[in-house]
Amino acid sequence: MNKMPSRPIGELALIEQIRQASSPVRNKFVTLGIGDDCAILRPPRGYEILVTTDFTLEDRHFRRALHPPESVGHRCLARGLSDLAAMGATPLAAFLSLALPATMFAEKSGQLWIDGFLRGLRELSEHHNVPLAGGDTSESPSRFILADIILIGSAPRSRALRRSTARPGDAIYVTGQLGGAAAELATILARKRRVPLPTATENHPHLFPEPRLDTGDALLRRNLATACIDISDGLSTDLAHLCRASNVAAEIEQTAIPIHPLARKLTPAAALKNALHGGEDYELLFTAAPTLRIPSSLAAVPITRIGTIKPKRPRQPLITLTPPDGTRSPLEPAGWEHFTNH
Ligand SMILES: Nc1ncnc2c1ncn2[C@@H]1O[C@H](COP(=O)(O)OP(=O)(O)OP(=O)(O)O)[C@@H](O)[C@H]1O
Ligand SMILES: Cc1ncc(C[n+]2csc(CCOP(=O)(O)O)c2C)c(N)n1
Ligand SMILES: [Mg+2]
Repeated sequence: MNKMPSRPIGELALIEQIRQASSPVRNKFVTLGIGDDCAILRPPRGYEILVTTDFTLEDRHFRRALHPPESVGHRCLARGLSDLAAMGATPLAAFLSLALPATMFAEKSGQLWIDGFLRGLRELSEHHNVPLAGGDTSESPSRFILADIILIGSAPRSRALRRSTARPGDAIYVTGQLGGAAAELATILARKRRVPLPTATENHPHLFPEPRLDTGDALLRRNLATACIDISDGLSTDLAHLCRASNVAAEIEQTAIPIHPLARKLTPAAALKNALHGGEDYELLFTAAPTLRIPSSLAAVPITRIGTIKPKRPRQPLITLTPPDGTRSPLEPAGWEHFTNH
């Protein structure tokens, strides 16, 4: 094993490294960042605060042996940013809780992992101008890396998009293309070695998903959406969340679903499965009034109509899928669900 503690180790040194790695990112909302018992935020006047938290856990959300650490850092932040995007919110600050196995500090590879993770996180935070304003650091009691990201955002008072406000007759839209993240993950999991860090982050829907903050912002500001959710668990599962929360049903046209090119390389059945149930695409699924003209792209992201919201009827499926032959079949939520997927 390559043992080389090349720099001071310990909790305080790690916090200092995190502080330095995140210092270039600043905005006017964070009055006090890393360093005191709490951070101090100053939300914009007339806005509400939105809060979301998401785990990134080794062997659940990534494999240390396969995923580049830059991707793990990027995805850790992207998961929270995507939840803010789904509500049309603007990020104000991020908080990172990190538990690392002590062995990582005794190995060069462990230190390189931390450097790469912080680099990936910082690059996305710079891109969206969201400072890392605090967090917590602990020694992991196991061999696993555990991270949790908290995102604080803001939206104009009473205007945040919700999943509970879709109405029968609304059209259903998705941003971007679906199934790419699951297709890329499958190729990564089939490997024996770590994926080399791609030279550009575009077109890596699993390794470097792009949270749709500008599109969510446009939906809110232009009053386009009646309801919205992000696709983290899979279209079938997240649409079911939206339908249940709104007390409506949905009809999806199979041929209308935009399939990511990485999924299109598979058999049509596998491509469709990834698009419907794969998860981690971090695209937005939203509804809009039937009379509203929705642009074909918003903030440079393509928008596709995939179906219609229907009234919920007793003993009828929550979601119906219409394949090209015109038959109709119930679409069960079969996306990611912790405790059942392994
Ligand atoms: N342990 C918990 N304690 C309190 N509330 C929770 C807990 N876990 C989840 N929730 C809440 O349940 C709701 C749904 O959580 P979930 O994590 O499924 O969010 P999501 O946005 O649908 O998925 P994702 O986390 O993939 O973005 C959210 O309001 C979340 O805050
Ligand atoms: C090693 C490894 N195995 C499987 C997956 C797939 N996966 C994990 S969690 C999740 C849904 C979103 O998570 P959450 O519900 O926690 O927000 C998906 C699709 C992965 N990313 N890495
Ligand atoms: Mg979500």
